[in-house]
Amino acid sequence: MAIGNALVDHEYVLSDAALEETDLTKGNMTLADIEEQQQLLAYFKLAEIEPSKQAGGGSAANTMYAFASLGGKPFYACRVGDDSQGAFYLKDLHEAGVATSEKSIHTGGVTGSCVVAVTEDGERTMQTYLGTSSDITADNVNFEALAQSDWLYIEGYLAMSESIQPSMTQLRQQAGIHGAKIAVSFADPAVVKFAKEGLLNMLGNTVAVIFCNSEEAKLFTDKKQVKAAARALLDYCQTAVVTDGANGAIIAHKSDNTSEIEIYDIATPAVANVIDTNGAGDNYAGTFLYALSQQYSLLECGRLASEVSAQVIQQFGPRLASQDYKDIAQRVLSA
Ligand SMILES: OC[C@H]1O[C@H](O)[C@H](O)[C@@H]1O
Repeated sequence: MAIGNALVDHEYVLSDAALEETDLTKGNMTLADIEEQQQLLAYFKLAEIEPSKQAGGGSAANTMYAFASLGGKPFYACRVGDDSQGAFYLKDLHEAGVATSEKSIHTGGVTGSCVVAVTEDGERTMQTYLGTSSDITADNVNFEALAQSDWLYIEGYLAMSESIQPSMTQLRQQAGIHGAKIAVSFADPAVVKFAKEGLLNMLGNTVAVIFCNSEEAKLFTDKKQVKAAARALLDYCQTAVVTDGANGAIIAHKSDNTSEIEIYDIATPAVANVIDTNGAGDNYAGTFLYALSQQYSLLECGRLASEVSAQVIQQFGPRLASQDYKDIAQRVLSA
């Protein structure tokens, strides 16, 4: 089971110069109210920057989509409105095999939307209007589904959510009672910069896995080197998975019995043309967790996750077609 913000992504391709005309920080997510989002869209219209894609997004939902597409049986706890965007959002998830519940639909609510600005280097910069997701609480969580889950995956963006923070302990406790391991993503550098307290609240004493990128790992741990940051994350988890773009990924793991630390380097496959990095980390996490649930080694989990992410960044949008995940898994795991 995962919990996160439900957002429909609206992608736009633009130049760095055009992005600089906005108040967004390149490579970061900025929260906005509806007026701010409308202002941004009005600016795009004036500058003749056309929308290139509408897609179901939301970090943890992208993760569950990858997990389901590979053959897993995920459940997504979120909060959408009973509007057309909410219906579009849930349909997308259901078609891919991600279950949700009625508890996620808020009558009269407006489904959240994320404007994803993709620059020519493929970097994604996001402006998020949370809509009804800004009021997500434990009431939107199906605890029976959690009781049947092996994992609870918590999206880092929820560190910024005032409404869900009081329920973090309950979520962690329920996961513990039912033997579900916890994985936390850091989601975006802005989360670590502005909501570190919220992240610490998610992590509690310790979790099984942390997923983040190198910038987030360094910001969180105050370390300058990625490897040192990955090691330092082991104070908060048993396995830290740190992606570092073209430089590869680092997995730091503390063994159960001896507390001995293992470090694995995973190479990133060569990518000729990076088109859109939106969702790369989410897909990495979903693929990694699926492979882990199938008892693959950490090295194999990392290799498969890197291959899937490499594919994600060579197309627009935060998700591949479902069949693509299976094809990649068959190629990588049988090699
Ligand atoms: O991680 C990428 C996702 O973050 C935001 O939540 C967007 O919806 C996007 O799909």
